[in-house]
Parts: sequence; structure tokens; C-alpha cells
Amino acid sequence: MAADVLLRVDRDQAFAAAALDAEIARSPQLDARDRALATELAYGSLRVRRWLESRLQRHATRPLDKLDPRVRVHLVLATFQLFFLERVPKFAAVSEAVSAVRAVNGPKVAAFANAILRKLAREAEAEVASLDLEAIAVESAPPWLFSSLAASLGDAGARAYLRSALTAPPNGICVYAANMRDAWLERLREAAPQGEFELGPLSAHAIRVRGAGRPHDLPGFAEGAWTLQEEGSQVIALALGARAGDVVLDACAGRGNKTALLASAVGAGAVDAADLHPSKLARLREELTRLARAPRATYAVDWSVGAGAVEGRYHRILVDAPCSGTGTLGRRPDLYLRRAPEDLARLSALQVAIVTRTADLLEPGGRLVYAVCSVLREEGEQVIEKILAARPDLELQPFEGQPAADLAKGESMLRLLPHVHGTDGYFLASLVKRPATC
Ligand SMILES: C[S@@+](CC[C@H](N)C(=O)[O-])C[C@H]1O[C@@H](n2cnc3c(N)ncnc32)[C@H](O)[C@@H]1O
Repeated sequence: MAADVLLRVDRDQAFAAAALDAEIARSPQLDARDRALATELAYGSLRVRRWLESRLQRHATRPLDKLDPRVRVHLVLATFQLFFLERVPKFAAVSEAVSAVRAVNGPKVAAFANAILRKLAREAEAEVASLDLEAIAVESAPPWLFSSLAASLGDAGARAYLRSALTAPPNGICVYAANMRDAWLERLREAAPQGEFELGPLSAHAIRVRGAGRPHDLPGFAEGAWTLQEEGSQVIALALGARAGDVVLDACAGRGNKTALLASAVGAGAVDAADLHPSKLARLREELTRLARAPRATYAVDWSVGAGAVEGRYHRILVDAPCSGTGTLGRRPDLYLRRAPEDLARLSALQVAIVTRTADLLEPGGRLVYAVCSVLREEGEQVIEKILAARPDLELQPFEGQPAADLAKGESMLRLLPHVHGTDGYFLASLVKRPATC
């Protein structure tokens, strides 16, 4: 299964999560432990793919990219197990890969695979206890990404950031009624004793969760008391500081992960949701109706072209902009293969265009929070500089909403970092439209 996932990522540029879900759906007989192993193999090997391939290449007599793609993924998976999965016996990792290669490519290629993997098994035996995970993480990132991270976070920050991306941050639960969070923590612990639940240290709504199985089966989900939302994503929605009675626009609402929290905050006010994709808005409407937090209106809009049918004036606007997603490397390691440096210029132009367009809809004195799941300056400070140059009526002002206001220590820009905050990586900025002068 893991080999099929890697093959689909390589060959079809498939998203690893979607390819894995499809494989799991095709094999309903697998138990939870096997599913977890397939996930660990696929995600784990994608996280360190470049390092694994450079180890393999030392022993391969021909370039890895000239091999049959199926042989290549079996070699990668076996090497991952040899170095990183101590509970898989080394002979088993080698023989599984060699049999898979033999079945498809015949005995000659299987002998080639066997020779390489046996050498690597001996090396792994000697090295496994002293692997330098930070160095491996850095070597596994494309050089352009490391340079960009180092320019954004400093050299040590970039290394710590990539080291943290070797494991996924915990999943998040967002309990809408913050005063019920402790009670839900107890109930969830009782319902899934095998899981690890703890209060999120940042958002007053957050419970962090690991290893609790399918969250949809836990109490509280079906009745809409809580939903799945990573804690950093909650911090972004709360950073807007929406209050009862506000009229708010969630300008890039997607499927509405943040819209629901905004709707909770405005009470009798209103939240409108916009996005490029009508299909996402349909899902948003369905899910938020289920949660009794339906938006006032939804708009399919391409902000790079115009404001479409959106005419209102808003007290607050959230621009959760399309971005490189490089803040989510721990969760989406296929981004290492998918992203290229030229993406940053294209995305930052789009980010500037979306903010400058949506700012037209902001009331004087109103607040706009810009957010991306990226920690790169190209999508952070540099975008803000361009927005301020294009829109002299906007100015940076400290965040109003907690916990962003405290985390930013009175500043108007904030980075959430996996190795510091235990969330995905994000950049946020808080802008206010100057009141009109006559
Ligand atoms: C980072 S995602 C937002 C995710 C969403 N806020 C959430 O919390 O799930 C960015 C969104 O921007 C939308 N988008 C991309 N380009 C756009 C454009 N030109 N105009 C409007 N929306 C756009 C994408 O469809 C995507 O849903």
C-alpha cells in the first residue's frame, strides 16, 4: 500500500493524503495497526526521501531516476525501515522489498535490489543509534526551501523548523463552548482511553489529540459540540477579534474551518463566506448548517479579478490566503516534491491582489487579518510591504483577538512555529483601515 501511495505521488503528482485514503478504502480488511503502519511508511519515507535516495545512490550502479519507478519506491521504503523503524526486523524489510521487486521486474533486478539493501542493512545496524535527525531533515529539504527558511527564521531556526517537520503536530479539536472544554476533555479521555488528549495551551477552545482512532466516532462530533481544527488554525480565526454584532467576511473560506469559529463569535451579527471554488462553499454551507452556524451568504469569487457579487461593508475581514502550504510540512511531506521556488512569486502576487481587493470592502476603522500556512518571508513580511505600498489607507496595528495579541507581544505580525508553539507553521498580520478624512 505504501509503495502504491509513493508511486502515485511520483507518477501522478497525487496528494499523499488522498492517495493513502484511496488505498485504505480499497483494503477494508486491514486492521487499525496495519493502517497505521502503511501511513507511517508512506509519510515517514516522504519526509526523508532525499536523504534516503542519497544513501541508496551511494551503492547503486546506475542513477536511481533511471530505475523503474516501482523498483525505486520499494528501495526507498526498505531503506526507510532499515534506518527509522527499529521494530521492523532488518531482514524482513529487505526480503519484503526484494520479493516485491522480483514479482514485477524478475530475478535480475531483484538481485540488484538485494545487493544494495544488504549493504544498507549493515550500515543501518552501525548507525541507527546515532543518527543526526536535524542534519537528515535539512538534507531532505530542497536547497531553495532551506535558503528561504534560513532567510526567514535564521539558520538555527530553519534547522529546528525542518527537524520538527519529521513528525506531524497533534490534531486539534475545537470545542465551540470554551467553558465546556474541561468537561469534553474528560468525556473524550473516557471514550478513547488509548488516545492522548490534553488542553491546547494557546486557544481557549483547543484540545490536542493523538492516537484516538477515527475522531468522527468520538462523542460530541456528531452533535456538533466540537469539530476537528488544528490549534494554530483556531488562533488565526480568533486573531480577527470578531465580537457580538460584527459583520464579518471570511474571504478565502474554503470548506469553512475558520468560518464556524467566526460565526460563534459574532452571535447575532453575520458572517459571509467567499471562495474561488463553489464546490468548497457547498461543503461549507452543509457543514456549518449541521453545526447550527450557517453563514449569512456565500459567494463564489475570484478576488484576483474582482469582488463579484460581494457588495457589503464589513467590520472585519479574514484573508486566509492561498499559499505554499510549507507551514504544514509535518502533515504534508509530499510538498517537498510538489513545491518549486517559482511558486513563491506567483503566490505572493495573488496574496497581495486578494488583500488589496478585499480591503475595498472594509469599513473605515475596520480590521483585516492576513494569514498563510507558511513561515516564509516571501509570503509574510514581503507581502505586507507590498500591500502597504499599494494601499496607503491600510496600516499595521497590534492584534485585538487573543491569544494572538499576547503571542505577538503587542506587535502586529506573528509567526506560529511547530518547534515553538507545537502548531503547524503560520504567518499572520493585523491591518486596520484608516478612518476616512474629509
Ligand atoms: C488556505 S486556503 C483557506 C482555507 C480555509 N480558510 C480553511 O480554514 O479551511 C485558501 C483558499 O483560497 C481559495 N482561493 C484561491 N485562489 C483564490 C482566488 N483567486 N479568489 C478567491 N479564493 C481563492 C482556495 O480555494 C482556498 O480554499
